[in-house]
Amino acid sequence: MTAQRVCIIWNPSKTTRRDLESGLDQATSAAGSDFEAIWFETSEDDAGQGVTAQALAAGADLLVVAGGDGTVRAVAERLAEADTGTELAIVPLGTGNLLARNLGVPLNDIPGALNRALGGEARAIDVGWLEIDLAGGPERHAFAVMAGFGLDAHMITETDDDLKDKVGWLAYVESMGRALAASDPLEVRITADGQAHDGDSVHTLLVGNCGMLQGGFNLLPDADPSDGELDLLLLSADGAVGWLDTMRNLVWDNGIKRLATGGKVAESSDSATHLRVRSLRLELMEPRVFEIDGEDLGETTRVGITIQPGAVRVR
Ligand SMILES: Nc1ncnc2c1ncn2[C@@H]1O[C@H](COP(=O)(O)OP(=O)(O)OP(=O)(O)O)[C@@H](O)[C@H]1O
Repeated sequence: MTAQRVCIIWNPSKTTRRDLESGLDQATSAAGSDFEAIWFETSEDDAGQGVTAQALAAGADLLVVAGGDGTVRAVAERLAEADTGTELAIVPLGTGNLLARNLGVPLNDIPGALNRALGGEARAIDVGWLEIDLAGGPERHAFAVMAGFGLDAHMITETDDDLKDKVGWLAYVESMGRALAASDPLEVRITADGQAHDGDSVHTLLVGNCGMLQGGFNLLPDADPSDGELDLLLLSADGAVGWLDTMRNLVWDNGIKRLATGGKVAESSDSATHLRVRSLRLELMEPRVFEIDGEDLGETTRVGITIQPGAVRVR
């Protein structure tokens, strides 16, 4: 086996290089890999795109990203753009760690994640691309997990961690209720795969590549990061009855009942619509803060979303 050039892109606000080196030593003794490690730090000014370009220029065979979802997103964005076939591995160090979670990467286990990084098989995953009009002009960003507005990743990560460990998805009921109560529905003109989607008044719109959250709660039950499609969830609950219908849809119809009956297609309800799309155009009648992989981009009224199938190979 020839020596691999492993470029480690790490967020120093999340861990120390010493911890990563020690994890790497343990992983190497388990995997017995022959490799050369080159280290790249992210910074407040470069969340990952710049160092990824440097690592690719240095001839990386494998990029290992050590950080939270924001760092993973930045690295995946640059890698998807470069289209080099260089593989990616994740050492999850954030709160949500949603991509790692959805791909079954060991959490809270630096040596375990590095062991998988060095020896694991890669799978190609899709990446979503967003063209968004912001106050400073149009911007283009990739996402690996999900994007949207309304009830968002903040609600998800702000949900009490102890509660999530104890009661799993039930912990989301309270925080989701709070998030729904705080957001008014608005009119959104939605064009999905070139077709106008009628009459949409929604308070939450999420489009994603994968939907598993902490506590085993799956917001986008049909989402498969390698299927070449994005999964869209529209929530339109207004008042307590709508909120109950939303919870029943997300927790019961597409959670427990689906598990029990082996359902394969996400069920929609009066207040929750599930769709699968390859492209999306959104025109919001009022500005809303749009978010990608847990990061706020700012307020917008116009967004275009496409998918780059199999854009990044992740171990
Ligand atoms: N060298 C650095 N010093 C301080 N902050 C940094 C540095 N490098 C990156 N950051 C900041 O880290 C943030 C990204 O963190 P990251 O995505 O790794 O974790 P996270 O956002 O806490 O993850 P999660 O949302 O899953 O908890 C960005 O705000 C970025 O500016």
